[in-house]
Amino acid sequence: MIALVEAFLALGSNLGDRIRYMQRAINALRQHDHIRVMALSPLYETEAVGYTEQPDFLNMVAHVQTSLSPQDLLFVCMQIEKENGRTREIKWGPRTLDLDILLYGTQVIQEKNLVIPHPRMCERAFVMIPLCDLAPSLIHPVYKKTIQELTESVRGKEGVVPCTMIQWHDESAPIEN
Ligand SMILES: Nc1ncnc2c1ncn2[C@@H]1O[C@H](COP(=O)(O)OP(=O)(O)OP(=O)(O)O)[C@@H](O)[C@H]1O
Ligand SMILES: Nc1nc2c(c(=O)[nH]1)N=C(CO)CN2
Repeated sequence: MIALVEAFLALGSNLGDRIRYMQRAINALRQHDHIRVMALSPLYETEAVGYTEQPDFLNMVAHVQTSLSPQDLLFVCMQIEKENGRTREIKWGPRTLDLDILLYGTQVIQEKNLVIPHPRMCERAFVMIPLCDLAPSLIHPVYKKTIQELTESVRGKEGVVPCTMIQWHDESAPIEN
């Protein structure tokens, strides 16, 4: 039997038809044979952090189960970005679609092209707020604190940009019986 790992992915878009890009990412994850989308956070609109001269982002977090290895999951994320016109010109610059692996079970990974937990997740309200919507009591495998505790400290920080929840309709959501 193949072991399924619980993973959390951060999705972001700030170019073009942002909702469409987010939906395309979710659809691609749902269509993958080795990924099961378990839950999606609300969708948030957030001001750009880091490189600020760019449009506002849409951000969300997806909880998935997967039988893929961390490297294979990264490959799939990068493939979905590529299929959706992602280019890399400016560090932390605008993008049609960004998919980052935040957590992969309780594993701590330090490889040249892959660091998990995502090294900047805990300083980013646009990641922690939607992650906390899905998994407040999850323990961060490095800081050994709950996502709720880590989110409260980022929320309380001065200068943290607000995350505004926005309405959308998930076109590919499975129909509940
Ligand atoms: N946990 C991770 N999830 C996704 N990519 C990662 C991760 N750890 C390392 N990387 C590497 O980061 C590289 C750069 O990714 P990308 O250009 O999307 O960064 P970014 O989203 O602009 O910045 P940030 O990593 O700060 O969110 C990728 O090529 C990938 O190999
Ligand atoms: N609000 C917001 N700001 C960002 C984002 C993002 O997804 N949302 N991603 C970045 C690079 O990963 C840099 N800055």
